[in-house]
Amino acid sequence: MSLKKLEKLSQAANTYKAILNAMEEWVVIVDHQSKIFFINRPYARFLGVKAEDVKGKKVTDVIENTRMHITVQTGQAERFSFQKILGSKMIASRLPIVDQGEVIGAVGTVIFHDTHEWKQINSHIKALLAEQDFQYQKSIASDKLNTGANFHLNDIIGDSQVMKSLSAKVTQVASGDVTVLIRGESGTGKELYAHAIHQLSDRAEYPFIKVNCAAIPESLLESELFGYEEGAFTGAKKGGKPGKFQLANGGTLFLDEIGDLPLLMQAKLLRVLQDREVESVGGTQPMPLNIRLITATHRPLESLIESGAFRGDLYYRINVVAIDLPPLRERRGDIAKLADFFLQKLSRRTGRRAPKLTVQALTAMIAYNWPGNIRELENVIEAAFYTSHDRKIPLSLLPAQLSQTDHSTPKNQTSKGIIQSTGSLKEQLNLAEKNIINAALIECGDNRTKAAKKLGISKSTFYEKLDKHGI
Ligand SMILES: Nc1ncnc2c1ncn2[C@@H]1O[C@H](COP(=O)(O)OP(=O)(O)OP(=O)(O)O)[C@@H](O)[C@H]1O
Repeated sequence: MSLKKLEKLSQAANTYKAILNAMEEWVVIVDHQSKIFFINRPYARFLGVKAEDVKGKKVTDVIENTRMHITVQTGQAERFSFQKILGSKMIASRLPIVDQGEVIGAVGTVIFHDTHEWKQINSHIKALLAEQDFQYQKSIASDKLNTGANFHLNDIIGDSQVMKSLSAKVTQVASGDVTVLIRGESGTGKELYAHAIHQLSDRAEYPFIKVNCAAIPESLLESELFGYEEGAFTGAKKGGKPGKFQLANGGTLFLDEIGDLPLLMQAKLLRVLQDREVESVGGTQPMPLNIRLITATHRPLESLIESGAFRGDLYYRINVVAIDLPPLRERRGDIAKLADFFLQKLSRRTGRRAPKLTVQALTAMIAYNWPGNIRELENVIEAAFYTSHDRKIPLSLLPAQLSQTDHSTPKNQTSKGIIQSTGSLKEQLNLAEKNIINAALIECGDNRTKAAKKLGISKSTFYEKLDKHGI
């Protein structure tokens, strides 16, 4: 090696040493025989030794309770473990140094020098997280006029054909005052759509009031909905209490789970809608009503009418425009995007980088039937986010029912869960293409060049397809 090159190398080595010596963390590097190759100055100072004196010595002779030699032997990293040195409990990590598949040494760092420091930093991080969460909540809140509606149409994720048509329909009906009935299985996003319709309507600056008809005991429903006057019944509050109808005046009243409304209340609701005025319990003076009504149900109202549990006349009044939300299993093409959306949301909330689903995990998710729809998907992602310690979410972190999906049933899916059997041939081929591209992207760590190569298509064709599928 020329003298010039040697000088350059030694200059570089000195720079790295200076950097390691300037670090707050204590650093030790050992070779393949577990002999100290380098120890930074702060660590040597704490041990009461000189860095030059311990170089070449067995690490076990210099550092109490060390496990560096074990890391060299096993090649296994040990992160954030306790180590007692000179009476202090430290938190240390040890990582093997691997060159061409061979362990040639290990690097150890003492991150917290005693448990007190660790606890202090822990509280500091908690405060930072709380602050960030507050800023996040504030940024959401400032976006809204605090009317009670928290979601816009662009918070609704999904670019499958059916979702695009739904967005167009919602935009079209939102501006009028037409009464809307939203139907769909539990967790399909009925409430989200109700919020979005309100936000898009002329009433957006007025209240959005939600009532879950299934959650309020029958005995309280009347006073909750219509309010009461002072002295209307024993236990009535002084000054009375406005009902949800009065609170929603000028804005939108969203009656969720309308199929669970008791018959007596159905009759009252019908009268209010017909007369467009509301009278509170114990009141004498009806109040004119100016509200838009949105209702939602996961129960088929037609069969409830047949069984006598729902009034036909009320049904026709609330079902002026119906919006039918498809279950998630009928729009599997949106699963990857929804999963990513929830991961990003959690990442923003916790400040942790969002891990990615492995191809196997995503494939299982696409193949699964999602009886709980998007709410179930959100819960699955949340559980996987908090249990994953890596940058990846493997199939093993998903609930057992997802890995037990029968991938061999050719009726609905291929063995990779890529294809579904609903829709025209063109729609099915499109969806399969989209899922294959998503899977390739995940497999290639979002590297588009690699993904294009893996699929055997040119980069420009790949980009065209990304564009076409809105990926
Ligand atoms: N298209 C979507 N994009 C993003 N998030 C969604 C979407 N649809 C639903 N969600 C989320 O899924 C969860 C369930 O949605 P929502 O409460 O609106 O469903 P629902 O149909 O009203 O359920 P239920 O019938 O049980 O009341 C919510 O956390 C919601 O934010």
